[in-house]
Amino acid sequence: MRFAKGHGTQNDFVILPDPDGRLDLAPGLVAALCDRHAGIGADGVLRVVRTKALGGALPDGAEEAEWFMDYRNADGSVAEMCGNGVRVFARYLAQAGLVAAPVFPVATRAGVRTVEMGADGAITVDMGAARVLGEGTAEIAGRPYRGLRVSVGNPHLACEVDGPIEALDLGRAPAVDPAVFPDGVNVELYRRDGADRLRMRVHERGSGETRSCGTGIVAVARAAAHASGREDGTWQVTVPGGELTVRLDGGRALLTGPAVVVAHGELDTAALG
Ligand SMILES: N[C@@H](CCC[C@H](N)C(=O)O)C(=O)O
Repeated sequence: MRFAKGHGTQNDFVILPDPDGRLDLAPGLVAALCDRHAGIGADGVLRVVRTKALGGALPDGAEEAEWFMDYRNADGSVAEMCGNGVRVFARYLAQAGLVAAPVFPVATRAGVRTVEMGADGAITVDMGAARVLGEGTAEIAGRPYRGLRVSVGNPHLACEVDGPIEALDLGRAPAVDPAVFPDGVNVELYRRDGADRLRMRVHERGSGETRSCGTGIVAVARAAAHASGREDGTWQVTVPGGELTVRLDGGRALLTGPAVVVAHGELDTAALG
């Protein structure tokens, strides 16, 4: 099986080219690929498949995009959207010569996202609306955190904290009320770091703590704007893996940051656990 490996601010992915939709991406295979000791190691998998090769019901408007990003978390679960993944996906498509224009649509389970390849190496994705759904809580290492529930196509709880976030223990999944989060949730802890600058850590549903999360970064920018009574603005968000920019503009969120493909190879699936 051919694969590539890439990352966006150190949120890393195994990329599986599958233009004709022949791969059976069972959860066990995804988990084995993402295993950092016995597999390639990654926070998730990006299957690169032609939209028209997908069976079953397509997300709204998906036909307008030639390529569909089939995203899976490291535990094999399916997620609606991945903000770092879609930039890595775009970088892969461009480098493989599978798209020609610098601006193109990518279909995802959360809908079609427009990607713009910058001349400076950064990639901007129109992430659509980041919707504030109300308040929520999570318990982390025995302490309760209040936050804002935000949908970026996938579910987030963005919790502002006062002190430093570096020492917080995100080694275990935050405890949340399943009645409030029936599909699970990605939990972000963020603090303000100057005017329009935020610092964030995240525990991702299905992947554990990661060094960056694009949808989470959009969620904290939306939560910070909401707390300041603002709708629009630009936020620089620092995560353990780097820095990204979010522009909230007229109800949509534009996410800009780097994305690279670092390796190509051949995988021996029979040797995977
Ligand atoms: N790392 C991603 C988000 C991946 C999906 C998430 N774990 C979920 O289950 O919703 C990003 O960059 O947005």
